[in-house]
Amino acid sequence: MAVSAFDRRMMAAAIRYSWRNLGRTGTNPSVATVLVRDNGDVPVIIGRGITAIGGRPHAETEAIAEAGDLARGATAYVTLEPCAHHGSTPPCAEALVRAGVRRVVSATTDPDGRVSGRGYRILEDGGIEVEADVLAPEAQYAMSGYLTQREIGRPHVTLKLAVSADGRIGRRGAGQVAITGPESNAASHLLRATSDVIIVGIGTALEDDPALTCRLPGMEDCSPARLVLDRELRLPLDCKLVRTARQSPVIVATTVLPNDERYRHLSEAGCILMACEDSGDGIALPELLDDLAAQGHATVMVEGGAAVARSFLDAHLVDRIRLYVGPEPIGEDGVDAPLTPERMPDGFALKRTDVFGADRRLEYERSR
Ligand SMILES: NC(=O)C1=CN([C@@H]2O[C@H](COP(=O)(O)OP(=O)(O)OC[C@H]3O[C@@H](n4cnc5c(N)ncnc54)[C@H](OP(=O)(O)O)[C@@H]3O)[C@@H](O)[C@H]2O)C=CC1
Ligand SMILES: Nc1c(N[C@@H]2O[C@H](COP(=O)(O)O)[C@@H](O)[C@H]2O)[nH]c(=O)[nH]c1=O
Ligand SMILES: [Zn+2]
Repeated sequence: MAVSAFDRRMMAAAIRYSWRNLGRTGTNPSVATVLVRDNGDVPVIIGRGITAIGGRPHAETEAIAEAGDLARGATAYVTLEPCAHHGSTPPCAEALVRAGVRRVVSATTDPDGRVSGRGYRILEDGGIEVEADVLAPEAQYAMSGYLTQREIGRPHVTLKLAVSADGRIGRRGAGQVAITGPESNAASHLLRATSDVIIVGIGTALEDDPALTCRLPGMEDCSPARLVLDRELRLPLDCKLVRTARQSPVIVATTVLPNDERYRHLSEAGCILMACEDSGDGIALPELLDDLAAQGHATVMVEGGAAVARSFLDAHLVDRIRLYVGPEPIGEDGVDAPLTPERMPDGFALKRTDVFGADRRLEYERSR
Protein backbone atom coordinates (compact mmCIF):
# COMPACT_ATOMS: atom_id res chain seq x y z
CA MET A 1 0.00 0.00 0.00
CA ALA A 2 1.43 3.37 -0.99
CA VAL A 3 1.95 6.24 1.44
CA SER A 4 -1.11 8.51 1.30
CA ALA A 5 -1.73 12.15 2.14
CA PHE A 6 -3.63 10.87 5.20
CA ASP A 7 -0.53 8.91 6.30
CA ARG A 8 1.53 12.09 6.10
CA ARG A 9 -1.08 14.03 8.09
CA MET A 10 -1.07 11.43 10.85
CA MET A 11 2.73 11.36 10.87
CA ALA A 12 2.82 15.17 11.11
CA ALA A 13 0.48 14.90 14.11
CA ALA A 14 2.75 12.26 15.71
CA ILE A 15 5.84 14.44 15.19
CA ARG A 16 4.07 17.46 16.71
CA TYR A 17 3.11 15.30 19.69
CA SER A 18 6.73 14.08 20.07
CA TRP A 19 7.85 17.67 20.78
CA ARG A 20 5.93 17.58 24.04
CA ASN A 21 8.56 15.64 26.02
CA LEU A 22 11.63 16.87 24.18
CA GLY A 23 14.37 17.74 26.65
CA ARG A 24 12.72 15.61 29.36
CA THR A 25 13.47 12.02 28.32
CA GLY A 26 17.12 11.77 29.42
CA THR A 27 19.29 9.89 26.92
CA ASN A 28 16.21 8.54 25.18
CA PRO A 29 14.68 10.39 22.23
CA SER A 30 11.18 11.75 22.68
CA VAL A 31 9.23 9.47 20.34
CA ALA A 32 5.48 9.52 19.64
CA THR A 33 3.06 6.88 18.39
CA VAL A 34 -0.43 7.43 17.04
CA LEU A 35 -2.65 4.37 16.48
CA VAL A 36 -5.40 4.76 13.88
CA ARG A 37 -8.23 2.38 13.06
CA ASP A 38 -9.92 2.61 9.68
CA ASN A 39 -13.07 0.56 9.20
CA GLY A 40 -13.69 2.04 5.79
CA ASP A 41 -15.84 4.76 7.33
CA VAL A 42 -14.04 7.60 9.16
CA PRO A 43 -10.52 6.82 10.47
CA VAL A 44 -10.37 7.13 14.26
CA ILE A 45 -7.38 7.69 16.55
CA ILE A 46 -7.67 4.92 19.12
CA GLY A 47 -4.44 5.38 21.05
CA ARG A 48 -1.47 7.66 21.35
CA GLY A 49 1.72 7.45 23.32
CA ILE A 50 4.87 9.42 23.94
CA THR A 51 8.17 8.43 25.55
CA ALA A 52 7.60 9.11 29.23
CA ILE A 53 9.49 11.78 31.17
CA GLY A 54 12.80 10.20 32.16
CA GLY A 55 12.76 8.00 29.02
CA ARG A 56 10.51 5.04 29.88
CA PRO A 57 8.06 3.51 29.13
CA HIS A 58 8.46 3.92 25.38
CA ALA A 59 5.82 5.51 23.15
CA GLU A 60 4.49 2.38 21.42
CA THR A 61 3.50 0.49 24.57
CA GLU A 62 1.71 3.58 25.92
CA ALA A 63 -0.35 3.86 22.71
CA ILE A 64 -1.12 0.12 22.70
CA ALA A 65 -2.21 0.28 26.34
CA GLU A 66 -4.62 3.10 25.51
CA ALA A 67 -6.06 1.34 22.44
CA GLY A 68 -6.47 -2.08 24.10
CA ASP A 69 -8.11 -4.64 21.77
CA LEU A 70 -8.86 -1.93 19.23
CA ALA A 71 -5.15 -2.02 18.24
CA ARG A 72 -5.85 -5.26 16.34
CA GLY A 73 -5.83 -4.38 12.63
CA ALA A 74 -4.85 -0.74 13.24
CA THR A 75 -2.08 1.37 11.68
CA ALA A 76 0.67 2.69 13.97
CA TYR A 77 2.40 5.96 13.09
CA VAL A 78 5.79 5.98 14.87
CA THR A 79 8.31 8.82 14.70
CA LEU A 80 11.25 6.41 15.18
CA GLU A 81 11.80 2.80 14.18
CA PRO A 82 10.37 0.69 17.05
CA CYS A 83 13.08 -0.74 19.29
CA ALA A 84 14.26 -4.33 18.88
CA HIS A 85 16.27 -4.80 22.06
CA HIS A 86 15.57 -6.01 25.56
CA GLY A 87 16.72 -2.94 27.48
CA SER A 88 14.92 -1.46 30.44
CA THR A 89 11.69 -2.42 28.63
CA PRO A 90 10.92 -5.32 26.22
CA PRO A 91 11.13 -4.56 22.46
CA CYS A 92 8.38 -2.29 21.13
CA ALA A 93 8.50 -4.04 17.74
CA GLU A 94 7.40 -7.28 19.45
CA ALA A 95 4.69 -5.42 21.38
CA LEU A 96 3.26 -4.11 18.08
CA VAL A 97 3.23 -7.64 16.60
CA ARG A 98 1.56 -9.04 19.73
CA ALA A 99 -1.08 -6.30 19.68
CA GLY A 100 -2.07 -7.36 16.16
CA VAL A 101 -1.21 -4.04 14.49
CA ARG A 102 -1.58 -4.48 10.71
CA ARG A 103 0.62 -1.67 9.37
CA VAL A 104 3.43 0.49 10.75
CA VAL A 105 4.32 3.84 9.19
CA SER A 106 7.67 5.08 10.51
CA ALA A 107 9.46 8.40 10.07
CA THR A 108 13.09 7.47 10.57
CA THR A 109 15.45 4.58 11.24
CA ASP A 110 16.97 4.32 14.73
CA PRO A 111 20.78 4.68 14.57
CA ASP A 112 21.11 2.81 17.91
CA GLY A 113 23.21 -0.24 17.03
CA ARG A 114 20.85 -2.49 18.99
CA VAL A 115 17.92 -1.44 16.79
CA SER A 116 18.95 -0.11 13.36
CA GLY A 117 16.91 -2.13 10.84
CA ARG A 118 16.21 -4.93 13.33
CA GLY A 119 13.03 -3.23 14.52
CA TYR A 120 11.62 -3.22 10.97
CA ARG A 121 12.66 -6.86 10.50
CA ILE A 122 10.76 -7.99 13.61
CA LEU A 123 7.66 -6.17 12.34
CA GLU A 124 7.90 -7.69 8.85
CA ASP A 125 8.61 -11.19 10.20
CA GLY A 126 5.49 -10.75 12.34
CA GLY A 127 3.40 -10.06 9.22
CA ILE A 128 3.19 -6.29 9.61
CA GLU A 129 3.34 -4.07 6.54
CA VAL A 130 6.06 -1.42 7.04
CA GLU A 131 6.39 2.00 5.38
CA ALA A 132 9.64 3.70 6.39
CA ASP A 133 11.00 7.26 5.97
CA VAL A 134 7.69 9.13 5.97
CA LEU A 135 8.38 12.81 6.84
CA ALA A 136 11.94 11.80 7.74
CA PRO A 137 13.41 15.37 7.67
CA GLU A 138 10.69 16.66 10.02
CA ALA A 139 11.22 13.80 12.49
CA GLN A 140 15.00 14.13 12.29
CA TYR A 141 14.70 17.86 13.01
CA ALA A 142 12.70 17.14 16.16
CA MET A 143 15.18 14.42 17.19
CA SER A 144 18.39 16.32 16.34
CA GLY A 145 19.77 15.89 19.86
CA TYR A 146 19.38 12.14 19.97
CA LEU A 147 20.64 11.67 16.40
CA THR A 148 23.70 13.91 16.84
CA GLN A 149 24.55 12.13 20.09
CA ARG A 150 24.29 8.72 18.40
CA GLU A 151 26.03 9.70 15.18
CA ILE A 152 28.92 11.91 16.32
CA GLY A 153 28.98 11.28 20.05
CA ARG A 154 28.37 14.78 21.33
CA PRO A 155 25.25 16.84 22.09
CA HIS A 156 23.51 18.84 19.37
CA VAL A 157 24.34 22.55 19.77
CA THR A 158 22.01 25.43 18.87
CA LEU A 159 23.39 28.95 19.09
CA LYS A 160 20.63 31.43 19.78
CA LEU A 161 21.31 35.16 19.48
CA ALA A 162 19.23 38.31 19.34
CA VAL A 163 20.74 40.94 17.05
CA SER A 164 19.68 44.57 16.67
CA ALA A 165 18.96 46.16 13.31
CA ASP A 166 22.53 47.52 13.31
CA GLY A 167 24.20 44.18 14.13
CA ARG A 168 24.71 44.50 17.90
CA ILE A 169 23.81 42.17 20.76
CA GLY A 170 23.97 44.49 23.80
CA ARG A 171 25.52 47.57 25.33
CA ARG A 172 28.39 47.41 27.85
CA GLY A 173 27.29 48.37 31.37
CA ALA A 174 23.60 48.51 30.38
CA GLY A 175 22.54 45.05 31.58
CA GLN A 176 19.90 43.29 29.51
CA VAL A 177 18.97 45.37 26.48
CA ALA A 178 15.56 44.64 24.89
CA ILE A 179 16.32 43.74 21.28
CA THR A 180 13.32 41.55 20.47
CA GLY A 181 9.64 41.58 21.42
CA PRO A 182 7.46 39.24 23.50
CA GLU A 183 6.72 36.82 20.63
CA SER A 184 10.43 36.10 20.03
CA ASN A 185 11.07 35.87 23.75
CA ALA A 186 8.34 33.24 24.12
CA ALA A 187 9.86 31.24 21.24
CA SER A 188 13.25 31.38 22.97
CA HIS A 189 11.72 30.12 26.19
CA LEU A 190 10.28 27.21 24.22
CA LEU A 191 13.77 26.44 22.93
CA ARG A 192 15.02 26.50 26.52
CA ALA A 193 12.26 24.05 27.48
CA THR A 194 13.25 21.58 24.77
CA SER A 195 16.99 21.78 25.55
CA ASP A 196 18.84 19.75 28.15
CA VAL A 197 21.44 22.40 28.97
CA ILE A 198 21.70 26.14 28.35
CA ILE A 199 25.19 27.70 28.33
CA VAL A 200 26.32 31.29 28.88
CA GLY A 201 29.68 32.90 29.60
CA ILE A 202 30.50 34.61 32.87
CA GLY A 203 30.50 37.92 30.93
CA THR A 204 26.76 37.54 30.31
CA ALA A 205 26.11 36.28 33.84
CA LEU A 206 27.79 39.40 35.30
CA GLU A 207 26.38 41.90 32.81
CA ASP A 208 22.78 40.66 32.52
CA ASP A 209 22.11 38.66 35.73
CA PRO A 210 19.95 36.24 33.67
CA ALA A 211 17.73 33.53 35.17
CA LEU A 212 17.87 31.30 32.03
CA THR A 213 14.71 29.47 33.06
CA CYS A 214 11.64 28.65 30.97
CA ARG A 215 8.91 30.98 32.18
CA LEU A 216 6.12 30.07 29.77
CA PRO A 217 2.85 29.69 31.68
CA GLY A 218 2.43 26.08 32.79
CA MET A 219 5.94 25.13 31.65
CA GLU A 220 7.91 26.47 34.60
CA ASP A 221 9.12 22.96 35.45
CA CYS A 222 10.61 22.49 31.94
CA SER A 223 13.75 24.60 32.50
CA PRO A 224 17.04 23.13 31.31
CA ALA A 225 20.16 22.77 33.47
CA ARG A 226 21.90 26.15 33.38
CA LEU A 227 25.66 26.20 32.82
CA VAL A 228 28.07 29.13 33.21
CA LEU A 229 31.58 29.07 31.71
CA ASP A 230 33.51 30.65 34.56
CA ARG A 231 37.19 29.73 34.82
CA GLU A 232 37.92 31.94 37.84
CA LEU A 233 34.61 31.52 39.72
CA ARG A 234 33.56 35.14 39.42
CA LEU A 235 29.85 34.23 39.65
CA PRO A 236 28.42 36.32 42.54
CA LEU A 237 26.54 34.51 45.31
CA ASP A 238 23.65 36.98 45.12
CA CYS A 239 22.97 36.62 41.38
CA LYS A 240 19.69 35.08 40.14
CA LEU A 241 21.39 31.90 38.96
CA VAL A 242 22.93 31.10 42.34
CA ARG A 243 19.82 32.16 44.26
CA THR A 244 17.69 29.72 42.23
CA ALA A 245 20.23 26.88 42.07
CA ARG A 246 18.18 24.64 44.33
CA GLN A 247 15.04 25.02 42.18
CA SER A 248 16.66 24.22 38.84
CA PRO A 249 20.27 22.99 38.46
CA VAL A 250 23.12 25.45 37.94
CA ILE A 251 26.42 24.00 36.71
CA VAL A 252 29.53 26.14 37.00
CA ALA A 253 32.25 24.98 34.60
CA THR A 254 35.57 26.00 36.11
CA THR A 255 39.29 25.35 36.42
CA VAL A 256 39.36 26.39 40.12
CA LEU A 257 40.13 23.54 42.50
CA PRO A 258 37.77 22.35 45.29
CA ASN A 259 40.00 23.63 48.10
CA ASP A 260 39.28 27.22 47.07
CA GLU A 261 36.89 29.31 49.17
CA ARG A 262 34.89 30.50 46.10
CA TYR A 263 34.36 26.86 45.10
CA ARG A 264 33.07 26.00 48.56
CA HIS A 265 30.67 28.96 48.73
CA LEU A 266 29.08 28.22 45.34
CA SER A 267 28.83 24.57 46.18
CA GLU A 268 27.16 25.33 49.53
CA ALA A 269 24.71 27.59 47.68
CA GLY A 270 23.55 24.57 45.66
CA CYS A 271 25.59 24.97 42.46
CA ILE A 272 27.16 21.94 40.80
CA LEU A 273 30.85 22.61 40.20
CA MET A 274 32.27 20.95 37.10
CA ALA A 275 36.04 20.50 36.80
CA CYS A 276 37.10 21.49 33.28
CA GLU A 277 40.21 21.79 31.18
CA ASP A 278 41.59 25.16 30.14
CA SER A 279 42.21 25.54 26.41
CA GLY A 280 44.28 28.68 26.97
CA ASP A 281 41.40 30.87 25.68
CA GLY A 282 38.76 29.58 28.05
CA ILE A 283 37.09 26.36 29.12
CA ALA A 284 37.96 23.61 26.61
CA LEU A 285 34.68 23.20 24.75
CA PRO A 286 35.02 19.78 23.00
CA GLU A 287 35.89 18.19 26.34
CA LEU A 288 33.04 20.04 28.06
CA LEU A 289 30.56 18.69 25.48
CA ASP A 290 32.02 15.19 25.92
CA ASP A 291 31.40 15.45 29.66
CA LEU A 292 27.85 16.69 29.12
CA ALA A 293 27.20 13.80 26.72
CA ALA A 294 28.54 11.36 29.30
CA GLN A 295 26.06 12.81 31.78
CA GLY A 296 23.24 12.03 29.33
CA HIS A 297 22.66 15.49 27.85
CA ALA A 298 21.79 15.46 24.14
CA THR A 299 20.74 19.04 23.36
CA VAL A 300 22.67 22.16 24.26
CA MET A 301 21.57 25.72 23.67
CA VAL A 302 24.23 28.44 23.72
CA GLU A 303 22.75 31.80 24.64
CA GLY A 304 25.88 33.93 24.48
CA GLY A 305 27.45 36.32 24.91
CA ALA A 306 29.73 37.43 22.11
CA ALA A 307 32.94 35.70 23.26
CA VAL A 308 31.27 32.38 24.00
CA ALA A 309 29.38 32.40 20.70
CA ARG A 310 32.65 33.03 18.86
CA SER A 311 34.43 30.20 20.71
CA PHE A 312 31.74 27.67 19.82
CA LEU A 313 31.77 28.81 16.18
CA ASP A 314 35.58 28.80 15.94
CA ALA A 315 35.65 25.25 17.35
CA HIS A 316 33.04 24.17 14.72
CA LEU A 317 30.75 23.02 17.50
CA VAL A 318 27.56 24.78 16.38
CA ASP A 319 24.99 22.71 14.47
CA ARG A 320 22.13 25.20 14.25
CA ILE A 321 21.90 28.98 14.54
CA ARG A 322 18.70 30.73 15.53
CA LEU A 323 19.08 34.39 14.89
CA TYR A 324 16.41 36.86 16.00
CA VAL A 325 16.72 40.23 14.32
CA GLY A 326 14.97 43.11 16.10
CA PRO A 327 13.65 46.26 14.35
CA GLU A 328 15.63 48.91 16.28
CA PRO A 329 19.34 49.85 16.23
CA ILE A 330 21.41 49.86 19.45
CA GLY A 331 23.98 52.40 18.32
CA GLU A 332 27.72 52.94 18.17
CA ASP A 333 28.36 51.99 21.80
CA GLY A 334 26.84 48.51 21.32
CA VAL A 335 28.57 45.12 21.55
CA ASP A 336 29.18 43.82 18.01
CA ALA A 337 27.35 40.62 17.17
CA PRO A 338 29.61 37.67 16.35
CA LEU A 339 27.43 37.11 13.30
CA THR A 340 24.57 38.73 11.40
CA PRO A 341 22.55 37.60 8.36
CA GLU A 342 25.11 39.47 6.25
CA ARG A 343 28.09 38.01 8.13
CA MET A 344 27.39 34.30 8.48
CA PRO A 345 30.27 31.88 9.08
CA ASP A 346 31.08 29.50 6.22
CA GLY A 347 29.27 26.20 6.13
CA PHE A 348 25.86 27.40 7.33
CA ALA A 349 22.81 27.39 5.07
CA LEU A 350 19.62 29.36 5.69
CA LYS A 351 16.81 26.83 6.22
CA ARG A 352 13.85 28.92 7.28
CA THR A 353 12.66 32.44 7.98
CA ASP A 354 9.78 33.27 10.33
CA VAL A 355 8.20 36.46 11.57
CA PHE A 356 7.66 36.96 15.30
CA GLY A 357 5.86 40.26 15.92
CA ALA A 358 8.20 43.00 14.70
CA ASP A 359 11.18 40.58 14.59
CA ARG A 360 12.52 38.18 12.00
CA ARG A 361 13.84 34.77 12.94
CA LEU A 362 16.40 33.16 10.66
CA GLU A 363 17.43 29.58 11.15
CA TYR A 364 20.66 28.17 9.71
CA GLU A 365 21.98 24.62 9.73
CA ARG A 366 25.58 23.52 9.41
CA SER A 367 26.15 21.12 6.56
CA ARG A 368 27.97 17.99 7.68
N1 LIG B 1 21.62 39.57 22.31
C1 LIG B 1 21.88 38.37 22.77
O1 LIG B 1 21.38 37.37 22.25
C2 LIG B 1 22.79 38.24 23.93
C3 LIG B 1 23.58 39.29 24.31
N2 LIG B 1 24.44 39.17 25.36
C4 LIG B 1 25.30 40.33 25.66
O2 LIG B 1 26.65 39.93 25.46
C5 LIG B 1 27.48 40.69 26.32
C6 LIG B 1 28.42 39.75 27.06
O3 LIG B 1 29.27 39.11 26.13
P1 LIG B 1 30.79 38.87 26.48
O4 LIG B 1 31.28 40.05 27.27
O5 LIG B 1 31.47 38.53 25.22
O6 LIG B 1 30.75 37.68 27.54
P2 LIG B 1 30.42 36.12 27.45
O7 LIG B 1 29.10 35.89 28.05
O8 LIG B 1 30.68 35.61 26.09
O9 LIG B 1 31.49 35.57 28.49
C7 LIG B 1 32.87 35.58 28.17
C8 LIG B 1 33.67 35.04 29.33
O10 LIG B 1 33.35 33.68 29.54
C9 LIG B 1 34.48 33.01 30.04
N3 LIG B 1 34.79 31.82 29.23
C10 LIG B 1 35.13 30.61 29.73
N4 LIG B 1 35.34 29.73 28.77
C11 LIG B 1 35.15 30.39 27.61
C12 LIG B 1 35.27 29.98 26.27
N5 LIG B 1 35.59 28.73 25.91
N6 LIG B 1 35.05 30.90 25.33
C13 LIG B 1 34.71 32.15 25.65
N7 LIG B 1 34.58 32.60 26.91
C14 LIG B 1 34.81 31.72 27.88
C15 LIG B 1 35.65 33.97 29.96
O11 LIG B 1 35.86 34.46 31.28
P3 LIG B 1 36.89 33.66 32.25
O12 LIG B 1 38.19 33.66 31.53
O13 LIG B 1 36.85 34.41 33.51
O14 LIG B 1 36.33 32.29 32.38
C16 LIG B 1 35.13 35.09 29.07
O15 LIG B 1 35.66 36.32 29.37
C17 LIG B 1 26.57 41.45 27.25
O16 LIG B 1 26.47 42.77 26.79
C18 LIG B 1 25.24 40.77 27.10
O17 LIG B 1 24.16 41.63 27.33
C19 LIG B 1 24.55 38.01 26.05
C20 LIG B 1 23.77 36.91 25.73
C21 LIG B 1 22.83 36.95 24.64
N1 LIG C 1 12.15 6.34 23.13
C1 LIG C 1 11.82 5.24 22.40
C2 LIG C 1 12.81 4.38 21.83
N2 LIG C 1 14.12 4.63 22.03
C3 LIG C 1 15.13 3.60 21.74
O1 LIG C 1 15.41 2.91 22.94
C4 LIG C 1 16.77 3.11 23.33
C5 LIG C 1 16.85 3.19 24.84
O2 LIG C 1 16.42 1.99 25.33
P1 LIG C 1 16.12 1.78 26.89
O3 LIG C 1 17.34 2.23 27.61
O4 LIG C 1 15.87 0.33 27.00
O5 LIG C 1 14.89 2.61 27.19
C6 LIG C 1 17.18 4.39 22.60
O6 LIG C 1 18.56 4.45 22.38
C7 LIG C 1 16.44 4.23 21.29
O7 LIG C 1 17.10 3.27 20.48
N3 LIG C 1 12.42 3.32 21.10
C8 LIG C 1 11.10 3.00 20.94
O8 LIG C 1 10.79 1.97 20.36
N4 LIG C 1 10.15 3.83 21.45
C9 LIG C 1 10.45 4.92 22.18
O9 LIG C 1 9.52 5.62 22.67
ZN1 LIG D 1 10.80 0.69 22.51
